[in-house]
Amino acid sequence: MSLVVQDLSVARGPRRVIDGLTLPAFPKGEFAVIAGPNAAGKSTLLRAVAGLLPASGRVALEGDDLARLPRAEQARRVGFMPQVLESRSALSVLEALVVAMNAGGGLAGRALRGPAATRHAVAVLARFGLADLALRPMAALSGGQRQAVGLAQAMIRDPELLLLDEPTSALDLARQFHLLSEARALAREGRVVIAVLHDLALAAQWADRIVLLEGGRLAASGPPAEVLTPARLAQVYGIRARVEHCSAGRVMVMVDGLSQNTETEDALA
Ligand SMILES: Nc1ncnc2c1ncn2[C@@H]1O[C@H](COP(=O)(O)OP(=O)(O)OP(=O)(O)O)[C@@H](O)[C@H]1O
Repeated sequence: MSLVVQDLSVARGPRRVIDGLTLPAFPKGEFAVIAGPNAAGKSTLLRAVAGLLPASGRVALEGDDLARLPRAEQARRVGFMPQVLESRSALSVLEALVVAMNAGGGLAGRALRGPAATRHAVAVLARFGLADLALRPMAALSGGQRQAVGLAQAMIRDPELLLLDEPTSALDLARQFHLLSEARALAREGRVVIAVLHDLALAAQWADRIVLLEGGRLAASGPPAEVLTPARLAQVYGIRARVEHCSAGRVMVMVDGLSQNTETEDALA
């Protein structure tokens, strides 16, 4: 069983940003990355799958049409980590996690209060190596700390589907590694985990599958070594790239220049 996205169309303002998009099913256990140029529709796709934007078409999890589920069940089954995680909240990290848990219907559909709620929130923070932030006010966190806490917030209700919008953009190298290894581990535990990533090196290192979007359409979907080819990167991003094949089917992407501006670059060289 899996996540199915069929014939999805999403408008932003007057314009259809995604138009009849069908993706190969995302099986449980898989960590998928959505990549593509700026404005390709990656965040729009993720938000529509999360039920945060009106969309037509079908998004089904384990055969259940998400749009038809009661709001609380949808919130329980789908975790979403937004791209921008500003917070002026005076709540502590721990309190914010408990609020996030119960606002979405609690754990397994049951609100947790008092020590049980605290215990669960502390356990989730500890899992992500964030226990030392528990009593800090949300407003006093650094950008990277806020992003790391964002994953804990998205996971607090133990969702089956976890959607992460650029989850590593504010993280240092060690925390990028930590977050992406956690994302993959969370998938392996039996969830579908999908992250939007710009960094193709990270995508190539961590993703089981890359879904490449271009102009709201599917440009390619498959294992990194199949999707990230020099020809496709030139077509989708307009770059000249080398793709080195490493051990265990992994690839490394190195950008040498812009394929559309070759003459200018050569002149500058
Ligand atoms: N709130 C909005 N109102 C109108 N148009 C929007 C809105 N948000 C996004 N768009 C448009 O929808 C298109 C897709 O945007 P989206 O944010 O999904 O792209 P993206 O692939 O996530 O981009 P990026 O990599 O730059 O974050 C863009 O053309 C963008 O201008």
